[in-house]
Amino acid sequence: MSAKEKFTSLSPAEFFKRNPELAGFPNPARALYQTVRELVENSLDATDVHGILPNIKIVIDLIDENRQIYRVNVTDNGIGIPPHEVPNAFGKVLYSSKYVNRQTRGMYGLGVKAAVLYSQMHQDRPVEIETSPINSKRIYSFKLKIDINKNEPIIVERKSVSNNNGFHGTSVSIYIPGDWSKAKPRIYEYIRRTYIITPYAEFIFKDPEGNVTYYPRLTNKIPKPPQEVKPHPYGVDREEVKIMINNLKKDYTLKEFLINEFQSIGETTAEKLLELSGLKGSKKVKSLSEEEITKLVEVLKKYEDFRAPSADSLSVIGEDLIELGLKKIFNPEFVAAVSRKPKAYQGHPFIVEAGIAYGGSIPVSEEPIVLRYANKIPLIYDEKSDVIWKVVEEIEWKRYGIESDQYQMVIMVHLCSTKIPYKSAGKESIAEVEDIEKEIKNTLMEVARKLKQYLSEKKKEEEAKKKLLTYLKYVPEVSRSFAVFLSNGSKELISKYQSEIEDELFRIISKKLNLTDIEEYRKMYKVDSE
Ligand SMILES: Nc1ncnc2c1ncn2[C@@H]1O[C@H](COP(=O)(O)OP(=O)(O)OP(=O)(O)O)[C@@H](O)[C@H]1O
Repeated sequence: MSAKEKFTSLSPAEFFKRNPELAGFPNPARALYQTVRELVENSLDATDVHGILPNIKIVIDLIDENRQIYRVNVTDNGIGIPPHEVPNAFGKVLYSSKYVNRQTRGMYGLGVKAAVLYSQMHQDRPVEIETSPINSKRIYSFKLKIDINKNEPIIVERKSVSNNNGFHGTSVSIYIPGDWSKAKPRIYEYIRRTYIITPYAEFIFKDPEGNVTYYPRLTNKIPKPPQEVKPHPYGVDREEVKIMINNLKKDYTLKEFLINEFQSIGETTAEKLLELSGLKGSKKVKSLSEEEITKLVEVLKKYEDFRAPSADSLSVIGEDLIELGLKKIFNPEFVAAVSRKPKAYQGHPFIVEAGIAYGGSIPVSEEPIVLRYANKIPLIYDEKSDVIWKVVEEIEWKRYGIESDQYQMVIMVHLCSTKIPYKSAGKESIAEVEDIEKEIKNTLMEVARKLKQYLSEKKKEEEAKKKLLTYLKYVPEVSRSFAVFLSNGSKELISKYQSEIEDELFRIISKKLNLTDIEEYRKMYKVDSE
């Protein structure tokens, strides 16, 4: 037996080609769903993040029946991609415009490349991209593949035509082996849930069976786009500080570096930090030794008086739009939403928002319908391993007026952050970070209190209604007594008065009780006035 092992290295592209399940591509059904997701999320990032109302078109065609190869095409009206960036954006794993301190759906620089790798593993057509940046005079088209060994793009074809109609945006087509019948419910659910959280977007979806679904824009109100912000001192480690220093274009002193490159550090705080670390503020930051960087980062982590991380980098949906989306899709009897103040975990700002829809056309089921969102992405798979599900399960819904074991309720939770702690690169579930878990619980309890108030008012009203209904049966008796009293014994007058008083009493009660079927009650309680 040989004890020798052979050592080699893998390029990131080869790593994800070997382990496609890590990026959400374990089988053809999931691959089809994941491809739609990656393309739609890139399109939305190219629109709403830049203040553009999104128009998204999704078309899936079966182009090779024998081999079950589908073409997934997604077109947007976004900011487009500069032509010199297209090859790397689609052909180099871990290349992205999203590695900045700002909330976006994309985060890893992997999604679309994972789809291209999966595509390349199973068929030979390249990925096709057409794009035109805002104000560009030309529309650029590319056909690309990935050189898996080198993790570099291979340009199969590159063209451009003149842009006569002022088009801006991007259209991407990827050829992928798929399983439409299995993926179908998930893809429809994904689009529906995306629509709930982006009611300011318009979607058109054509599926491979030829069905076209139009999701109209419900509002022109677009959430405030996120701003890029400097890192918060709690959120950096020593390697990140080293990278920041290496990338510096200016020859800063340590003090200038602290003030200019971090949020929450001004003149006074910088002085305090320098004193605590024993480092000289006048020292050139590029000349700091490894030990000095360690000392600096230790002080940044320990210092307790920093302002909380800025929430300018975040973009919430807001209570109005959450309620609008839930109302439109579920037609519930009651809806409420809460968007909380920013909080932070490990130096990363985050905001939790939640909505509850109750009753109406929501189907009854053993468990509430839970809609999980992270940075406006709906999370569909791995529901039970998500921290949101855990919190929903822990809440005693009976305390909030849900008395039955059957639920007719939709619970929506949205976490936004510059860093979502996903459990995997497939972005389907959120890890249990204590601060986030606590905040999800507080948000859900706050919105559940609104539901409780509604349900208790509804219960009170129903009880009052029941009571008043019992009074209805006395109406003929009471009217008759009054009529006798008023008529001085005249028989004709008795029946005239009785019917007038009865009419008036029924009218008052029906108005008070909001009854639509008052005639039914009248028949029920009619007594012969003769
Ligand atoms: N429709 C589009 N419009 C504009 N830019 C796009 C579009 N699609 C892709 N891009 C660019 O390509 C880059 C790479 O996309 P990719 O899906 O690989 O990763 P990502 O979105 O950055 O991160 P993640 O892996 O988390 O999805 C994006 O960061 C973006 O700059």
